[in-house]
Formats: sequence, structure tokens, C-alpha cells
Amino acid sequence: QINSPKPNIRRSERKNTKRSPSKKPVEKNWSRNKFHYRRLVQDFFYDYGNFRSNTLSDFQQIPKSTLKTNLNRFHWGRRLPSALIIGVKKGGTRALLEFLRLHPGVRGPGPEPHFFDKYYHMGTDWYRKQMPPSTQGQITIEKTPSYYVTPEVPARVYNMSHRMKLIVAVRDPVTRAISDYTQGISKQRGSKRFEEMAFLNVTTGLVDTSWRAIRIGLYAKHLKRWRRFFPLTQFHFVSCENLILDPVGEMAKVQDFLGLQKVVDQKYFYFNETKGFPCIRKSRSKSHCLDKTKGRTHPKINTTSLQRLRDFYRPFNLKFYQLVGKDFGWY
Ligand SMILES: Nc1ncnc2c1ncn2[C@@H]1O[C@H](COP(=O)(O)OS(=O)(=O)O)[C@@H](OP(=O)(O)O)[C@H]1O
Repeated sequence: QINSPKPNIRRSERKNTKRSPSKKPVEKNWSRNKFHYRRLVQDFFYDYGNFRSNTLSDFQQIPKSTLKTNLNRFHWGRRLPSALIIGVKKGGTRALLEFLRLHPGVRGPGPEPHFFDKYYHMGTDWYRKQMPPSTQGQITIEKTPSYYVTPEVPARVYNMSHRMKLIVAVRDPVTRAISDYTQGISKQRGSKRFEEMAFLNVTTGLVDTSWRAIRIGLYAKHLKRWRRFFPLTQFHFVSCENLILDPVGEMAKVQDFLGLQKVVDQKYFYFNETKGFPCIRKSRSKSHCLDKTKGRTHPKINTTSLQRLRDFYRPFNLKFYQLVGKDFGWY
């Protein structure tokens, strides 16, 4: 009886013979981890040059197994970065990375890896593990703003890849210093006033160049160190002011520099009046702004102090414009 053949009747004619599906319905599988799969499928389409087809319902049609096989064909794995956002602190680096990560041809970790300054001793395998998986056609990029001002970093980057593309988001050094100070006092209550930190003597207005918030703004000095290792063609400078005023235009230039198609365009941005900054529109129903640590209210600094700082930075700014071949308009 055990080995008796199954009755030869069509399935539709059998009673209660409908087999329960071996897998859960596709919809449920997808919805469990839909963001992960959306990303996988975007990558898949990107390699096929068909990345505009990006509605979730399109993606859901593709069985997970097909997707994985195809991704393996495209060498899905963790890769060392081929581009770095090296600075500057408070220069709009987070906004820049978040805007870039909207591009299906770009992968990058959210946190700052600090490999070339803090964790160099951990080795490149450790560094690679900090990167998200990518396919062959994608660019891996990370941001760590302290790289720009750390003396050892240029040589270390060069040793890893002398072809590294370097992106520097810069901002008026006076506003940058105030932004840096604002971040500092948000963590540490009861700190000194900005003027007390910025000047050795508030009456004479002698600037304290040993204060890190001031030193970071000497962009030309830091650039000279980088230029010993990398030609100017490997740098791209992003104006933080322009990234706020015209994110589309600024992102078009970055995508050009990275050799990417201009996918991140006006449909990804809207200006949020409450936040006072451009924010990201991912779909009709999904949008988000950077968190509250970006766009803090700065303390009011008196006009004399501001003027003194502007006078102090002017020659360094002019030198920087000369080195870069671009006027950023900070006077
Ligand atoms: N779209 C958008 N949304 C919010 N904030 C924006 C944006 N674009 C540029 N910025 C400016 O980015 C400044 C913070 O710079 P960073 O991201 O480089 O800061 S950090 O070094 O990573 O801490 C931050 O500085 P503060 O305004 O002083 O907070 C912003 O002015």
C-alpha cells in the first residue's frame, strides 16, 4: 500500500489536494526586507544600464534567486573606495554624501570610517569590511572630514591608491568656524564664548591660530600638503553655500567628476521652508531632511569680530582660489 501509485487524476479534479506553497508568497518575502531588495535590484538594473525602472512593484516581479545569480555575475562584494569625501568638517559633507548615495551607481557607508586617520593600524581588510557590498559598475565612496587636515593622510591614501578621486566640500571659513563652535557647545554646556576662543586677545583681535576651529579654515595650507601627492585633476571642490542654494547644479558637477550619469537631478530635491535647507525626495510619499545636528542655529557674533576674522582669512582664501582655480566668493 505504501508504494501504491498515486491515482492518475488531474490536480484540478482532486479534492483537498492543493499543496501548500513551499515558499511564502513573493509579496511577503519582498516586503520583509524591501529596502534591501530595492537596492539590490537597483544595482542589478544599473549594471544593465536600465536603472530608471525603479518602482518597487517592478522589482517584486524578479525572483530573489534570479537576482542573486545575476548579482554574482556582476561580482557583488565589498570594495575599497575609489573616491573619498575628505573634508571639510562642517562643510556640508553629510548632505553631499546623502545626495550622492541617491545615485544607483554609488555605494558608501553611512558612518565615517576614519580609516586613514584613526584606524590605519587595522589594515585594509578591516577598511574593506566597513564598505557596503557593491557591483563591478558601482563606485564606493566614504566621507571622513578630518582627512583633509590630518598631515599623515595624503601619503596613506596615495599608498592605497594613487588614482583616488578626492572631493572637498568647502564653506566660508568664518561660518565654518562658528558652525564648528556651535557643534562643540551643543555637547559641552558652559563653554567659553566664541570670541574668547577665536582671539588671543579680544581687545586687539589677534586671532588664535592654535584653535582647531580656526586652523581647519586655512584651506590653502592643507591643500598644499595634498598636492604633493595628487594632481589637481583628481580633486573636486564643492561649495557648501551652493550645495544649499542649488543642490541640482552642484550635484551635476560632482556626478560629472565621478564619471556618473546625471541621475540625481531636480526630482530628488525640494526646499523645506521649516528646516531652511534642501531635503531629499525619494518617492512621492517619501522624503526626508538631514537630522537636527545639521542646520543648527548659530550664536550671534558681533560684527567687529566677524570683520576681524574675515580680514584674517582673506589672504588664505585668495591663495586657495588661486590653487584651485575657482573663486568661492568669501570676502
Ligand atoms: N541639505 C542640507 N541640510 C542640512 N545641512 C546642510 C545641507 N547642505 C549643507 N548643509 C550644511 O552642512 C553643515 C554640516 O556640515 P557637515 O555635514 O560636513 O558636518 S560634519 O563635519 O559631518 O559634522 C551644516 O552646518 P550648520 O548649519 O552649521 O549646522 C549645514 O549648514
